[in-house]
Parts: sequence; C-alpha cells; structure tokens
Amino acid sequence: MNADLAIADVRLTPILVADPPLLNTQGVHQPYTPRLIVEIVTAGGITGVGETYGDTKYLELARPFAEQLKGRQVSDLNGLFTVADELAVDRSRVSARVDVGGLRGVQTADKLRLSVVSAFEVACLDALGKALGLPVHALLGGKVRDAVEYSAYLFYKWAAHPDGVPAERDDWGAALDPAGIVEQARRFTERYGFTSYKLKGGVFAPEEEIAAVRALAEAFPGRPLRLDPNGAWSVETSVRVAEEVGDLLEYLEDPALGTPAMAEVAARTGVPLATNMCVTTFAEIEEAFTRGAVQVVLSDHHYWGGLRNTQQLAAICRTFGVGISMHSNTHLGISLAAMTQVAATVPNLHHACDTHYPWQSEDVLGERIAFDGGSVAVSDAPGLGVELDRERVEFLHRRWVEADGVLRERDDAAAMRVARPGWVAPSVPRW
Ligand SMILES: O=C([O-])[C@@H](O)[C@@H](O)[C@H](O)[C@@H](O)C(=O)[O-]
Ligand SMILES: [Mg+2]
Repeated sequence: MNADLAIADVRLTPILVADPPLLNTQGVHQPYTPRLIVEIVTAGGITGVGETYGDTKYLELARPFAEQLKGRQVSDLNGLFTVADELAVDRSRVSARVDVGGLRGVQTADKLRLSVVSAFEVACLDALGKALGLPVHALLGGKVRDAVEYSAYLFYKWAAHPDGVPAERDDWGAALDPAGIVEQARRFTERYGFTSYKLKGGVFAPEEEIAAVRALAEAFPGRPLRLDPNGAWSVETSVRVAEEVGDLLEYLEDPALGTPAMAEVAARTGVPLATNMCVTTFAEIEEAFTRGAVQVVLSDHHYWGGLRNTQQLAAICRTFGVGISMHSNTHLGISLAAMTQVAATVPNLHHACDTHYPWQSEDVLGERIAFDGGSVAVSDAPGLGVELDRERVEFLHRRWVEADGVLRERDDAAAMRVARPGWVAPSVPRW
C-alpha cells in the first residue's frame, strides 16, 4: 500500500486559530489568526501534513501550486521549487520594507513563493518518512541531538481582547510592566521548564523595557535573556540600550531596522545582534555578513523555503562564523514538529529556539507536543511523528468560513484600532 509515492490529492484547509492579545510595536494580535493546513495524499494512501501562513496572499499562491502537484513524486523535493518559480505573484503583494506587516522582513515575490513551498516540502517529507518508516530528521541526514531547546517567548499583553470582540479567554493575565513580565516568565518556567527568555519589545519606551530586562535578570540570575523591539529604535537608542543592559543579554534582536543600521549598532557595541528582519532571504546574506551587521540569524523554515533550505542557511552561517537559531511567528504543532526535526540536524545550533506554541491554546493535532525542561524530544516515529485531528481542522475551518473577511488577514495595527481608534503602525524609528 505504501509503495506508490505519486501525489494523488492535495487538501488545503485555511483555518482561524485563537490568539491572545499579545502586543508588539505595530499593534496587538487579533483574537483569531489565519493558518493554512496542507495535506498531501499519495497514491499509496499515505497523508503528509504541513502548515504555513494563511492570509489571502499565501492562499492565492497555494491553490494554483497545489494543482500542479498531482502525479509528481513526494520524493521530488527539488521539483517543488521549479514548479513554484512559475507562480505569478501580484505586484501589490510585494514590498521592500523590512518592517512590512508581520515583522518578518522584506516581502519579495520569491519569499512569498517560498513561504508556500515550505508547507508542501514539510508535507512531502512527512509522507515520504511515513512511507519509508523513517523520521523526517533521517531524511535530512540524521539527528545530532535528541531534544531541541526552546525559549520562553514573553510578551507584553492585555488580560483580554477588547470588550465586545468575540474571542477565546486565556489564563495568562495581563503583563504590562516589569513585575507582570517576571510573573509571566515564572509561569512559563513552571509550565514548560524554559530556562531562557525572550521579551518582545518595541511596545513601551526603551526605559521601561530596560527595567523589564533588569527585573528578569534579577529574578533569573545567569539565565539567557533576549530583547526584540522589531527594529523600533534608532541607532543611538539601540547603542544606549546595549550600553545599559548589553551585559545581561545573550543577544539583542533587531534593535534597529535594516542592515545598514544594524551594522552601525554592531560596530559601536559589544552585544551580539540577532535578526529575523534584515536577513530573511539568501539575497540579503552577503551584505549583512560582510558588514558584520548580525551575529545570529534566526531562521524560519516557513519563509526560508523549508527544512532543507534551513539546513543550507545553517551551513552558510557556519562558514561565516555567524550563529543560527530559530524565529517563530504564531504557529501550531505541525510546524513545531517540523522545526524540531530540522533543528535536530543542525550541528551549529547553540541558542534555544523561539516558539509561539505555548500561546496557542488551539491546535490541529490530536495530541499536543509537550515541552520537558524547556525542550521538545526529537521524535523518531515515521515522518514528523504527529497525527492530525481532522475534526479539529474542520472546526477551525468552519470558523474561517464564517468569519468576516477582516480576520482572514492578520493585521496587528487594525486589531489595535479596535481598542484605540485612529491607531496606525508607528513610523520607525519609534524611539
Ligand atoms: O508575534 C509577534 O507579535 C511577533 O512580533 C512576530 O510578528 C515577529 O515576527 C517575531 O516573533 C519576531 O521575532 O520578530
Ligand atoms: Mg524578531
């Protein structure tokens, strides 16, 4: 039954998943955020799963892409890129702004294509692994570790979404000052065992975020800490923050926006700089690395084009003596499994990876992925080692079908306007 690896069917299911009111420099997370679930079914009856961003700009590429795949082999991973190259990307979708919505760097046509291909690559690897009885990490060359460490992703947040807005409740409470952030970090450690902490900054004036970092350092002496304002600061502010709390930080993430500004900050401070904004495509590597603008690249398999591209990025970083770790945006268990499988194969991964997963109370998996001591065990089960719960997928899809169009596009500034009419994403540098 397993032998025929030809793709017989592809199912694309856009869903909306609950998201708490997490604050970032552009606004606040919507109560529900779109994701796309990809299922690839082989002629031999095996189903592989993948997930990626679910906004319309991704759906409009995923649909024609899926049409092209029938009859191709799930083992033909390189062919996915050839097919994707032909996808027409509407010009209106492309932006050279490093802080375009989503805070994940530029939005080139190629990056949009790769953000779609990645979910299909993961689904193909899952199906192939299941067919061969091998875990995905074995298809990627084998694991070099048995567990992958993740960090607690701390956010300033409201206790609840604005009154009158349909939303799920969360039990994290508000975190709007240093004490709230420390309390949130404690709960992350109690619940998941995390021992390193990343604070999403760019929300309050730098002084307040400096105070939060100091409070974390006092509460968790010696633990790795990071601060990420998503490019909200000027070079001068970045240098000042680095002078004040640089010695408490494992790295400072995207303090200023874009490679030239990051290079200047790097030249004037000793604190390592990490990015998931100025190096998000292979084309951006050369300038950033030759200018010494970043010391750690935070890969994200969704927009780098999948698990094998992540390995290629890691190899380039190793060659240039630049560190590698992983970025995260709102994602579910399929992607956490995929991140864990590829992270297990990267020898030069020396920082705990980011994950939003603990913030996601809803998932499409029958069984949620567990953290033990802040780490996820690397599954040796065939494929990704996860099972989709189709009833959950259907439930979350019905929410997407019934939602008004607005929720189908993640827009943190629009979500903020509900609470603060007139709000627009602040221009950068904000401080
Ligand atoms: O989820 C958020 O609010 C983050 O700000 C996200 O949009 C970023 O892409 C991200 O997590 C980051 O590390 O910059
Ligand atoms: Mg970041």
